[in-house]
Amino acid sequence: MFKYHCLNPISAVGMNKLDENYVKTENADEADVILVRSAKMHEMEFGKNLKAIARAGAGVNNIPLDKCAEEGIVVFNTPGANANGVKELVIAGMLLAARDVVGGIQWVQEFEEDGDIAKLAEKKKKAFAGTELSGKKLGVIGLGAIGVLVANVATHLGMEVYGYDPYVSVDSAWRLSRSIHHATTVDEIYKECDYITIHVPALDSTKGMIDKNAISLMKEGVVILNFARDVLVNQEDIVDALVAGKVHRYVTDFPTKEIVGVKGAIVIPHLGASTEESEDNCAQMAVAEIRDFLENGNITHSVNYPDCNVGTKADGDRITILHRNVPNMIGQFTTLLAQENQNIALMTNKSKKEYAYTVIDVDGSVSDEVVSKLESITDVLGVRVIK
Ligand SMILES: NC(=O)C1=CN([C@@H]2O[C@H](COP(=O)(O)OP(=O)(O)OC[C@H]3O[C@@H](n4cnc5c(N)ncnc54)[C@H](O)[C@@H]3O)[C@@H](O)[C@H]2O)C=CC1
Ligand SMILES: O=C(O)CCC(=O)C(=O)O
Repeated sequence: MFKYHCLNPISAVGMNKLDENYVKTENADEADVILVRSAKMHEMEFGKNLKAIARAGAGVNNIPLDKCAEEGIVVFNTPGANANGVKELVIAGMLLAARDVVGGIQWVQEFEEDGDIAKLAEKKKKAFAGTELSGKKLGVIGLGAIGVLVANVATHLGMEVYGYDPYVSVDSAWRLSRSIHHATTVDEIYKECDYITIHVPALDSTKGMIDKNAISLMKEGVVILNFARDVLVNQEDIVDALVAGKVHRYVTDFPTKEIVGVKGAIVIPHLGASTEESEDNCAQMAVAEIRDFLENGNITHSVNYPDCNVGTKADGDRITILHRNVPNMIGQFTTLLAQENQNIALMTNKSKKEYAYTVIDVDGSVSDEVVSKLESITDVLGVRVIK
């Protein structure tokens, strides 16, 4: 029996895939697993039963990944599951920026009761006119799940698309349209493009990347779109650039006290992933990841531990060990199991940066005493036996 706690509402389409072995708890301290969307977890203390956190979404900057790894908590996300939802809103954002659609709609609403609105609109409409996307240059920074979709669809709108991602995955590279111009420096995007959209994670290396220096390289009247995270754009600098007219519009999915109400800012209340389809996809993927981890020890799409798939458990017990990625860990595990007269049927070890994961299937059954001995090995961070 596993207890789960939800910090945000998670789609029933996914939650319904938890069977009778899973019960909901309102008390996070007693949960085996926590499901979360955007709730901030940095200040949370984690209960001793907590084995996994599943982020139904892509960005994990709301979760203390290293702290979790040190406490033997595996953090999962759902890569790509909401990418189409975000892509569609980014395209909407570009269209909202191209003409003053928002200003026009607001103006029309003021004349709700006016019988002459059709005539007035024809006179007033030039105030909201703009340009077309076709023929403009779009720069996409970050060619992951979302960036690739945005880049590809923009080519069908007649845009000339530049892409920049020094760490692009092979999978993303395969999915990217051949017509996308490969920018080898981010400055090339800044200098060349009429529209610039960012799709990178919030990391120490990306925070504040759009600042006054970056903006100074951009074209007069550039449109910047940020559907990734507020912290990627220096809020003071973007406000200054909007006021000065250097940036024509800043379309963002992240309201901040600095940007709300600034002329030229189109601010959306974090709706990128708020579609039925994205919410269902994320929830289903998160639940599948959790179940495979809790029931079989397999790790898929973890952001703080290595992925590891050893299939379903056989008749004997399966021992899963989360540990630091340092020498002589496997030697200690196998020596201990040999001393306990346990025959190893299967063993796998995977590592990711500072952390590693070892799965050992034994022919027999593992005692609590063996678990305690494994737990007491230096650099072991979590031990679980799946019966
Ligand atoms: N508005 C919303 O509701 C949503 C926002 N997001 C945000 O969008 C971000 C991206 O999402 P996905 O595309 O799904 O993630 P992803 O992990 O598939 O792609 C991120 C890409 O950024 C690249 N990258 C990393 N550092 C870079 C740098 N300095 N310069 C250029 N490229 C760099 C990576 O190589 C990777 O290809 C997430 O981390 C999240 O913060 C994601 C989903 C929904
Ligand atoms: O769950 C949400 O609505 C937020 C989605 C998001 O920002 C992400 O997946 O990174």
